[in-house]
Formats: sequence, structure tokens, C-alpha cells
Amino acid sequence: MGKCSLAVDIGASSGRLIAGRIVNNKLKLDEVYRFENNLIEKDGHFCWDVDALFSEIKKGIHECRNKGLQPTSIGIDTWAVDFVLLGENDERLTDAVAYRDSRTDGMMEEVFEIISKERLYLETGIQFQKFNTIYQLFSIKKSNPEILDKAQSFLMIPDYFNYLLTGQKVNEYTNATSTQLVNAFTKKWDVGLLDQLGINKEMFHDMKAPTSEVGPLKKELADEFGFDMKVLLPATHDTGSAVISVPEVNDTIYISSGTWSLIGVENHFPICVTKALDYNFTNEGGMDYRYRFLKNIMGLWMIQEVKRNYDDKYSFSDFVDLANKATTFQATVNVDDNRFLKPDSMIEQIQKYCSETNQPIPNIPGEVAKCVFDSLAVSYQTAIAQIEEIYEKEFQTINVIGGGCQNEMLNQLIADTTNKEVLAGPVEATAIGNIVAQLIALGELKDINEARRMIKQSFDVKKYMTQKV
Ligand SMILES: Nc1ncnc2c1ncn2[C@@H]1O[C@H](COP(=O)(O)OP(=O)(O)OP(=O)(O)O)[C@@H](O)[C@H]1O
Ligand SMILES: C[C@H](O)[C@H](O)[C@@H](O)C(=O)CO
Ligand SMILES: [Mg+2]
Repeated sequence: MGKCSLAVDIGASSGRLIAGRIVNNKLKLDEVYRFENNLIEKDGHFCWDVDALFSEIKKGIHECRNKGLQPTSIGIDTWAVDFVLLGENDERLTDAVAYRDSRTDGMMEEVFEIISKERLYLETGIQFQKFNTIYQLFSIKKSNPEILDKAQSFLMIPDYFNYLLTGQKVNEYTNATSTQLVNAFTKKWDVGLLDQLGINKEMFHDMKAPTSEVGPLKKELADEFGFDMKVLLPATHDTGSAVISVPEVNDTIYISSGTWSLIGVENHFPICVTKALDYNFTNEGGMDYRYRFLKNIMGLWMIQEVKRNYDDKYSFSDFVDLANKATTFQATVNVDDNRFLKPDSMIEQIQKYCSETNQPIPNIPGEVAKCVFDSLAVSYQTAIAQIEEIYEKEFQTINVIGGGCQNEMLNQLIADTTNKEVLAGPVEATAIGNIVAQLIALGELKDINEARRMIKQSFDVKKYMTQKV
């Protein structure tokens, strides 16, 4: 049986189990299992179906045997900020309410009445997104304070799956930083902040960093699968794992392109200066306690929703082909307008925005798609200019990683609007970063630098230069 490390990478739109191993000094991947991830509505809230997702994880682990693979370790990463609360008997007290749910509407402003925006940023260095965990917990404190009183355990989504696999409750550092409750300098839960907000600090667990071990599988699971595995911690925030796959990180701006577009650079210190606050950049935790200085841009969520609005009649590559044919259509929207966060109809909101701004209104799929891709390229260019202003440095290369790097039209648009070299790939950057963290933990790779050298020689990237004359 092929020994390997198994990455479970669950994004907001899809999940996958990918086995990785080193063969002839290169990283070899085998996709084991893929599944959809969709929001469900439960008790008036948008939620993640964590029971269904855990069942998909187990199905994927079972699939390993059918593919002649024997994982010796497993690591789980997912999207950020969301969590569950467990009671004294480890019963789930809350659903896994999704960050796009409206329960946090107005919460950020209420928190600012207790702690100023400036102080919150100075202490945590985290961008202000209305759905950050801090505002989710504050909404529970307001609407169901008894839940917080009963809660004994705060587990983010990957932490919760690790708990289901091992029985161990830990909070992983990179994902914890996305809560806006971790101090950017101590790298620990900011207990002063929690006290001020009246959120019980006892339910938070000790922080564990990537490459730590959570523990072996529960015996009943090892018996079910027919083999045991070490449950290891990658950067359990998916973007934290993705960034590890950027080979030339020093002079590169990365765009982790999936449901969201996360655009930024890697740092060894937090940047909490006023300009970073004004431009709403974040300092999320990375492997080796590095920092991911980045910002969220609405991302390909928009085309995911357009696809849904057209009843999935068109594939993502269809939208690229159709957009390429809509050459004369020109209109752009501010992709980070809150109206695009969770609209009933993305198409209608895009059309409304164009009408309000006296632009041509996209009426056919190709025009809608071109509007989305053009708008994303403009938002990337703005963010890059902000990064270069803060760094007082011009970056030469943009590395697009994740599923969105398959969008050749968008890659070319990025090159044309920024006049920089664009490298596209690897597609499964998150899973690759997850796997190399496990290989480092197992001693098969020395550190991040060796991992990046191996990633560079293992996966092709496609280069785009501006076509503008
Ligand atoms: N063949 C393709 N051509 C163009 N774009 C594509 C193609 N395949 C996927 N994409 C883009 O990639 C996106 C999904 O990227 P990815 O698989 O990295 O997201 P995810 O991991 O499911 O979600 P998250 O961003 O939350 O991690 C899709 O929304 C789509 O826009
Ligand atoms: C909700 C978060 O902003 C989101 O998960 C983002 O951090 C991300 O990593 C998306 O893949
Ligand atoms: Mg992803």
C-alpha cells in the first residue's frame, strides 16, 4: 500500500481529499475524493452541514484503501472564522452558522462602542469583516447569552473535525488569528479583549501551531478504517496552507483565488499601521509564526453565484469562453460592495449596480461574466497599489494560486491591468501546503524553505505578460 499523507481541504464551495508523498524528490499528488460544500438553511440561519462534511471526510478516508493508499497522517484545513461551541458533555450547543449569515449585521458597530476600531486593530492586526468570529460570538452573547454561559469548548471548524477524529480539543493558531481575538504580538488569545466583551475566556483552548500533532485516531475509527493515522496540524486556515505553496514568496504578491480572492504578501512581523487599517489589510497568522499581510476581495464567489443563478447551465470554463466573446461589453462594479456578500440574485445586484452608476447593463451570460472578471482585475490592481504604497516597494510578480488560477482570461486581465508578470498555479495550492506541513512534522521535509523548493520543482506554473501595447 502506498504510504502517504492525506490532506483534507474543504473550501466554501468544494472539498477534496488529496494524498501526497515524495517520489524521486518531487511531490506526487493523488486526488482521492471530491465533494460539494453548500450552505444549508437551519432555524433561520445559513449554516454549514458539518455532519454531512464529516461523513464526506470518512468516505474519502475509506476511498484510500480502494486506491491502494495507506495514509500515515491526515491534516484538515477549511475556510476561516466559523466555529461550534460544545457543552460540558461535549454536546454541540450551536449549529455551524456560516459567516455569510445575517446574524452579525450591526455587531461590529456595537463592539466598537466597547473597544475602538483603532485599538482592536492595534492589538489584533486583523481586517474588519462583519463576519469575523468576534462579531459572531457577540451576536450569540446578545441573542442567546445562556449558550455562552454553558459553553465549555470553542472549536473552529477544522478543530471540530480534529476533535471528532481524535477526541482531542485544540485550537490551531493560524485559523485562530482570523477570529480577531488573538493578540498579533503575543500570538495568544487576547484575554483582556475577551473580558471586555464579556465572552468567557475559559472555553478557548491552548493554541497549537502547524506541524503539531493532535493525536492518533479514536480506536473505533481506526478499527472502522482498518488503519490508524497521526492527526497532524497543517495551517488549518485554508489560505494559510495555500500561501505555503507560493515558491518565490519574497518578491511576490500572491492571490489565493477561490471563493474569495485573498491578495497579499508574506511577512515576519505584523503591520498594524494606520494606512494598513485604512486600507483594511489583515495580519493573519502563518506557518512558523509568519504573517499573511493580505486582504479579502469578494472573489469568484460572484461567478459561483452567477452560475447558480443560471441554474448551473454553464460551467466555469463556459463563462470564460462566453466572457471572451463579449469583447465590446465594458462595465465594472465595486466587488467589495456589501450587496454582493449574500444576494438572492447576484445577476440582479450586478445589473442594479451598473444601472445606478450609469454603465451598460450586462444582460447575457458572457456580459455578466466579463463584468465580474473585469471588476475583479480592477480590485486586484487597487489592492496591489495599496500594498506597494505601504511597503514602499514595487513587486514584479503576482502568483495566482488555487482553483481560480485556471481562469486564463482573468490571469491575462491581471497581467494587462497591473503590467506585471503573472504566474498561475498550483491549482491545489491549499492541499499542497497542507501536505508539506505534515511532511515537515514527520521529518520527511526539513522546513518551509525545503518544502517550497520541492513545490517549485514539482508543479508547473503558467506565465502571463501584459498584451497591452
Ligand atoms: N476550469 C476552470 N476555468 C475557470 N475557472 C475555474 C475552473 N475550475 C475552477 N475555477 C474557478 O475556481 C473556483 C474554485 O476555486 P477553489 O477550488 O480553489 O475554491 P474552493 O477551495 O472550493 O473554495 P475556497 O476558496 O473557499 O477554498 C471556482 O469558483 C471557479 O471560479
Ligand atoms: C471567511 C474568510 O474570510 C475566508 O475563509 C477566507 O479567510 C478564506 O481563506 C477563504 O478561503
Ligand atoms: Mg480552497
